[in-house]
Amino acid sequence: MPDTSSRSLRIFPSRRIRGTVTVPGDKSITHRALLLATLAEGESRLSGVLTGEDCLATIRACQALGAEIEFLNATTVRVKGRDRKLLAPAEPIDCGNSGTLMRLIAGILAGQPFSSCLIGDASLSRRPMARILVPLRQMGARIDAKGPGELPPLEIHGSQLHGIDYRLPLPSAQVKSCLLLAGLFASGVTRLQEPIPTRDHTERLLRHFGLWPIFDNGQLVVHGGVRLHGHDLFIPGDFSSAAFWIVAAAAFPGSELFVQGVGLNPSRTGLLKILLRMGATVKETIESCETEPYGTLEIRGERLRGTRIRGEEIAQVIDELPILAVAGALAQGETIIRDASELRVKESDRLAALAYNLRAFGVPVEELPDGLIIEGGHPLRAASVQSFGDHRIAMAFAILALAADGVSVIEDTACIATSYPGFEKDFESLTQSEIPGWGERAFRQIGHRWARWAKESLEDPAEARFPVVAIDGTAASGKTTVAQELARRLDFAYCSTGVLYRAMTWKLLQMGVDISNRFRVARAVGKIPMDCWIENHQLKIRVGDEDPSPYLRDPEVNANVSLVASIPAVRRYLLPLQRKLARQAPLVMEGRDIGTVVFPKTPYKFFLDADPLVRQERRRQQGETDLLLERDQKDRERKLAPLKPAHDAVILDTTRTTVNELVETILRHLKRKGMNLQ
Ligand SMILES: Nc1ncnc2c1ncn2[C@@H]1O[C@H](COP(=O)(O)OP(=O)(O)O)[C@@H](O)[C@H]1O
Ligand SMILES: Nc1ccn([C@@H]2O[C@H](COP(=O)(O)OP(=O)(O)O)[C@@H](O)[C@H]2O)c(=O)n1
Repeated sequence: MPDTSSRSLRIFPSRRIRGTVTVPGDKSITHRALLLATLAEGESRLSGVLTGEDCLATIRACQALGAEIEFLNATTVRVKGRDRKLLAPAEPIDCGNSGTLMRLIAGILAGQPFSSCLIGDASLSRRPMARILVPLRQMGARIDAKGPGELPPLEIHGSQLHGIDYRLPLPSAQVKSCLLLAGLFASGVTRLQEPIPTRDHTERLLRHFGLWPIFDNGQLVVHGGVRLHGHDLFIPGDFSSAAFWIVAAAAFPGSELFVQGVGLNPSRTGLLKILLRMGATVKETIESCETEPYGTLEIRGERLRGTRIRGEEIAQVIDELPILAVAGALAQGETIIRDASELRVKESDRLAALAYNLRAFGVPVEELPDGLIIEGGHPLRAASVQSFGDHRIAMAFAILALAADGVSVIEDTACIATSYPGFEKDFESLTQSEIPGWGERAFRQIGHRWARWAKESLEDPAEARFPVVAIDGTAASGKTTVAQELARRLDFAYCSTGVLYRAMTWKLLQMGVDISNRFRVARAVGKIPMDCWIENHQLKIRVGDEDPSPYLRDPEVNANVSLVASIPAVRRYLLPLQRKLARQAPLVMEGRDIGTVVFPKTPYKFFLDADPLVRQERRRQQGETDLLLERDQKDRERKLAPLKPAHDAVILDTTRTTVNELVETILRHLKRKGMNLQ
């Protein structure tokens, strides 16, 4: 859950995505629709417009060329077009961070009877423009790139263009669109051939605004001088923004996500094909095919496996490669991305940024000149990483951070607004696994004290958001019985942490891992997809698709659990899972190290113990095979988080005290320590 107050995001781990999301309008379509509506005659009402920084720059640019643009509501604009007769802009047009704007508008401006200048921010000023300048000059354009090596700013001297036959040397929808727009103002016919098909929004929108047909013999054809006609348009949600949620939901088992009103243009949805190959479950329902297809996606979480992404496929997923790299890190096995050197000249050098940040999270990665080799499935450590000023890097690592073992920080996240205003809000609602109403109900029950506690404790990952009563103690001392009754009386959630260690033990035994070898266990643990959450006041656990509950008290689990619990990799893995529960509900949590390690700052700590013979007899009566005194000894002697009372715990001997008496005693202590009990 991110802290939205600053230009960095603090991400708490949470390995489940649940809910329904509608992402902001498509960036590519918004840019193009604004530009074409400006060129058209008459009015166009564009709804679903993205109002991120990049598209606001396009609105300002269109206004500078004389279009009248009025916001009718937050995401609908009315554009009064110029019917091709643009005004000369009084000042340089600032394209901000947007490569799309600079490259597309350069195509329009090249054929005008006036001069103009295009400038951009530091990142845009480093992005290559030769790819548009070469063919535009062939068409007769006179453009000076003022930066070194044909970089922006671009000084465009108006001239009369003529059509050309041009085969694009590299797949680029921006170059294609630039030349199509230039072709509108050129004499004769402009014919383009792409090496590989790229996103076809410009072609679809040209048709929408009345230019038909533009495909001829495998070539894209525009005739100079044609008029465009204003037309209303609904802009669907941006698939590239939805991609962050799609990958997160696909990669975290137990997730369930619906993405509504999202653009499903097949030239954009290559990511889905790749995710299916990685083992994802995705259902696509197209609801409209007019101009731009859109509809709903339903995604269910699975354990993904690595894949290879290369060749022609790269052009289809160029914007999604950052989040695909994250998918690779979350998947089992190797993911190889090749033929993607284009990523080095995006908003950042995305290959370098990805490699750097993946390593910070503990993902083994090799950076190649044209790609990455990512070894997925390793446990992730919390990290503090940079966005490199790149919105897609920032959002991709916000998703990866959900799987880390503690709170991570993504620095410099203001750039997210370029494509996804409202990202933090959606992040908050999709990643919190609270049961609706729980928090509110708990606040009502226990008063504003806890609301304050919850807020303050956000600053410290080791601290609970909701209050935690810690019950530690020896085996069969009565922890479960007492904690369950106490939780019932307080209306808190009951939570046994022993079951997490038991579930891990069961899975390791099932996988045939030699648990006496802690290195093998450490390696295996990283591959075990375990998650837990609170549902109906109870702790729920899932290991991949399996519910381990029926096996947790098997004799082999009893016999091995203390050994497994002594292995540091296991404790490291389970610690954040236990801590995150306190962000879901007030807890009575029982175990061995709750007061000492898991929630050392809670003031409510109790340690139960009883005569060993009595405890043995209690277990025998339960009909279980359990060498509990041996377990106690192992638990006491281990180096990490040994069984011992916290220095500030209340120690209770349960040998001759009834459960009811124990609960009453605990309630008295809680009251004395300031808990607000009715
Ligand atoms: N104070 C108590 N007096 C007598 N029996 C108890 C008491 N507390 C628990 N028991 C019984 O002892 C057994 C083990 O208790 P349990 O709560 O499962 O212990 P733990 O969780 O510490 O292993 C259960 O059968 C329970 O009913
Ligand atoms: N917080 C915890 C909880 C359990 N454990 C381990 O998990 C084992 C089983 O815990 P449990 O709570 O289910 O055991 P019982 O007391 O119910 O027999 C313990 O013996 C410990 O080895 C731990 O190390 N730390």
